[in-house]
Amino acid sequence: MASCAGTSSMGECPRGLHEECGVFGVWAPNRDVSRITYFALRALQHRGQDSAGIAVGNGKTVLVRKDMGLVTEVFKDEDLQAMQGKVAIGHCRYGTAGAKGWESSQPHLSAINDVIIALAHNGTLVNFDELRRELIDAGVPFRSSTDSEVAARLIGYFTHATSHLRSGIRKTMQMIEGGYAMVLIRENALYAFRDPHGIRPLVLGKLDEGEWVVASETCALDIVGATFVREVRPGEIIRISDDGLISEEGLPPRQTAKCIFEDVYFSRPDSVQDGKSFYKVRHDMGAQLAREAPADVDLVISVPDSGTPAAEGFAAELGLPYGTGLVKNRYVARTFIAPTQSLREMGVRLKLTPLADVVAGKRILMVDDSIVRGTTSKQIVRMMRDAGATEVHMRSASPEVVWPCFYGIDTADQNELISANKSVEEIREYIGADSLAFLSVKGLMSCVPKTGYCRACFTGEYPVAISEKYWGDHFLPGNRPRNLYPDQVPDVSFPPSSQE
Ligand SMILES: O=P(O)(O)OC[C@H]1O[C@H](OP(=O)(O)OP(=O)(O)O)[C@H](O)[C@@H]1O
Ligand SMILES: NC(=O)CC[C@H](N)C(=O)O
Ligand code: SF4
Ligand SMILES: [Mg+2]
Repeated sequence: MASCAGTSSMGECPRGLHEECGVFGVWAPNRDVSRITYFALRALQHRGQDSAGIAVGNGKTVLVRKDMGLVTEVFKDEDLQAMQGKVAIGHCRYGTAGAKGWESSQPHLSAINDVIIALAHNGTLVNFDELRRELIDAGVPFRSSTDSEVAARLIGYFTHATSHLRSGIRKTMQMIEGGYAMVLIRENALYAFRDPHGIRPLVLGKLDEGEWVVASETCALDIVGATFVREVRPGEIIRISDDGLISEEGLPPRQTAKCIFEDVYFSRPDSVQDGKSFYKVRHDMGAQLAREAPADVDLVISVPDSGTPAAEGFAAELGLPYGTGLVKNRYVARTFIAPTQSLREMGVRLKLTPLADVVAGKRILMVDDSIVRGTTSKQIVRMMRDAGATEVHMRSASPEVVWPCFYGIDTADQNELISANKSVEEIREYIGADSLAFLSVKGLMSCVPKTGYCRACFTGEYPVAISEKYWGDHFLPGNRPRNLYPDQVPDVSFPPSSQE
């Protein structure tokens, strides 16, 4: 479940919040769909670095290539050359459910008689264990232990039963719960669908000759020369084929609950949601934080790169000098994985180095996007002091992360979240800062576009109910999640009532 799948072989999580996955799909019969997908995946690479994969539909069948590693490591020119077709999907993974290996990489294939489908998923399904067991009892084989393969197999199972792929998708949506943005192809058509709360992002775009693309973020549209059309709506199923684009309701939309951590950290700053770039959102968060927790310092610096827009906003709001005080080694992966605390600390030092020329003799204030375990903050505060800073103040441009995520983000369990275990003053002492402050939830909400959000990691209010059996594993004793809509738990008894 929300345990740290990315480190399963090593036993411990690295720093706090980690990426999700990136998904992309294209329907463009007269273009090089595999190369378009390749470029889009490179734009989405920040969302997952465990594995990458592309599936292409060539009118007759579906071909897939996937492997562990970055997009550039998995695909050589000749691989793309060999994958010609009219429709394609791609995926880059940071695992949240199931093991880390090749079998878990996406897209996942599923055969329905002689029709092959390939599915790519961003998100986590909270009830996949039960569904997987039911499918296994029904004789359905599995290659991996991931939630995403359960969705692929369910769609195969129900499509077989109903003879219609869209009915198969709809039936599957009725059974799965959690966060999902999914793209799927068969040999001649592209499908895209999204969970009814819209927890995970998915946007629709158009190429200049009217062909269609879908992607996790608008930065992938920009890179392939597509223009943004609209979001895939919560609960919607889109089908794109020679017959054009067909939209239908897979499930009635529920209360919109977009992941607010896309705004805080996950999405690229140049991506846009609800008309506002994530750069601007983060800049505003920094300015709001400056109003809530100002400080008298000589220099504001960011914890690069994800803290940069907020640090700029913080400095601008108070009219303080802003500079580069930490240099980031860009060849250290975003998700540094290490088995012990001392190796994690070494990982931070490998990634971030202080600029003594800039910070020595100054009162420094550092802005990061978030503090999760506190590993990064503790290290960089010490680095600043060693580099000669006379005062070191720390600010988090997001509220305190107190609750684990179950919908597609790889958070630590609650006992590993520093804010679940210590007061702000205790954290300040632990990281060794002269002052520490977090943006308030209210302040955060004033910076993001006006829509519905999931913000469970800050508030413990979960839009998709978390069943009781997970509590013991993931919450501190005495803590329980507040399920916002407890009546929305689906019946996963299997097979479902109708076989229409
Ligand atoms: O309190 P912690 O547990 O250290 O977690 C918080 C840090 O984790 C993330 O950075 P990360 O180094 O993962 O990636 P980034 O380089 O993209 O910021 C985030 O931007 C914070 O810097
Ligand atoms: N980060 C994600 O969105 C992961 C997708 C899926 N749960 C997997 O582990 O493969
Ligand atoms: S719990 Fe936090 S990280 Fe998870 S979906 Fe909700 S807002 Fe996003
Ligand atoms: Mg960081």
